[in-house]
Amino acid sequence: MASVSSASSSGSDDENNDKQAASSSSSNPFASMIDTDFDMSKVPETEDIRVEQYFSKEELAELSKIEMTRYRNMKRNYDVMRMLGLPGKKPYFMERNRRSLVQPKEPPTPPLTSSESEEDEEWTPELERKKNQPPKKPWFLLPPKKPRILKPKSQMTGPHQKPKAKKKAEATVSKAPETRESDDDGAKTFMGFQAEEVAEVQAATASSLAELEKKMKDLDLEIQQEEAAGPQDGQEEGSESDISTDLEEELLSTTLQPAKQQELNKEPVEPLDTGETRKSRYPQRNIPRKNYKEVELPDDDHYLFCEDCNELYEGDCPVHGPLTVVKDKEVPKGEENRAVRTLPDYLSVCPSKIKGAGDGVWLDGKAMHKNLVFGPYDGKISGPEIGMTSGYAWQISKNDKVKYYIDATDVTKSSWMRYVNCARNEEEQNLVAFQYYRNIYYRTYKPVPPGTELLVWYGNEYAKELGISEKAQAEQEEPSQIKKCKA
Ligand SMILES: C[S@@+](CC[C@H](N)C(=O)[O-])C[C@H]1O[C@@H](n2cnc3c(N)ncnc32)[C@H](O)[C@@H]1O
Repeated sequence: MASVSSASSSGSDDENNDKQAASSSSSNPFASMIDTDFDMSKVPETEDIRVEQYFSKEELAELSKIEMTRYRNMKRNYDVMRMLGLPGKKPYFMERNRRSLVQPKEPPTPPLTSSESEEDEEWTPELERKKNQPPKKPWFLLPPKKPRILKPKSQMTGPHQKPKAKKKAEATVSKAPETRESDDDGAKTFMGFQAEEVAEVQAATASSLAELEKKMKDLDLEIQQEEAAGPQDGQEEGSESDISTDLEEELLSTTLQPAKQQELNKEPVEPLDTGETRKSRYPQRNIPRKNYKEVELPDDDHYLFCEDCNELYEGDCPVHGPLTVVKDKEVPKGEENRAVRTLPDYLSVCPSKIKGAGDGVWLDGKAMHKNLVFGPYDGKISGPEIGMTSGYAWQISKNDKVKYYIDATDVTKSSWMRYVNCARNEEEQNLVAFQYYRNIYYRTYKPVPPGTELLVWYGNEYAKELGISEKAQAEQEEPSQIKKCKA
């Protein structure tokens, strides 16, 4: 306990850690801890962790107690990772070159390139002042709140819900120069959105993983070209492609990547100095480059939650690696029974175990491990009239505002995910829904034994409509029967 708190209270603990990691294990005071007998009692309690040194007076004045605790937790996690010899990513707020939490009054100054020796030094406002340098203002992004297992931010919208935003939506529609539903070809104006916004949505709504993969390949090519051109500031050397296809996976899978959002951010940008160590295995290439003059939080659906770290990351988890996406079967849109035909191997659509729920999706023959991702949820982009009443629509939000709905009513245009029912309690829930780059995905958050129905949480409102409360018991199981499956 003492050794960690003394290390963390010093202004240069990471410098020490870096050097210790690099030197031989005999000179590493943490060497004895790098084993399975690691003694958690040596880790200080959150409230004993000091983080004040990373913030300026102005920033400290703005921080709430909850935020402070969160920063302490982040530092604690990071310290433990370092103690275990694991390559944890330094939290943003500890970065020397991070952007100030308090918006600058003066026009921001581009960061100075760090010298080698500076690179290892830990940033504190005091150190900055000592060095008499102008304040550096690269970006600093506060991750959003962690999602809770049972309550994804995204909501499935129920068949009986009245569109609350009806008036507003209608007003928007009437103001729109052209109002028609988006379809597969070209960007059109839609429900009052700008053509670029629709284009963005279409870019992000890859209708199949093949499309997503193509985008990923393009992105990879772009990165290879960038790498061939040599590392730029803010990029890491030796970037490894995180587009991996694990041939040993029986289920064809690929890593979850956002659609090519970077394309939308193509204006010339100043290079970023992230203050990252250059040998990190996981380049943050999912992070759209930002202009220094922007003081803008990224859309909050650019984060992925790592169950094991209990932390959100912009892109893949730096410790546990990328999530694995299970591919839908490829079926052209418009074909009969497309939804059922897109079922991946080992899944089938059969009557639900929930009385009165209709069909559901079942896992046959094979167990699934956690952290498998399904999606994106396929369907038609709709406005609130359809979205809030269909019973098959997920809402897509941007900065806490509902932007549109993905409606999977039409079985010729949607995928198997439309058949997944709502869990009645946490115990039977095995999928979490999450929004990532304007798409809805489902992720297994615990191992799923064969012969289990896949069940996700639709969100509080819809669950209430279905008569489900979080505490409800799974008392209404269908009596065992011969299943009549669709596929
Ligand atoms: C997205 S669909 C799920 C697939 C649907 N069961 C089917 O056969 O097409 C949502 C609808 O399924 C039914 N449903 C889903 N979960 C349910 C639950 N826990 N209890 C009762 N009905 C449920 C409701 O009718 C709901 O409107």
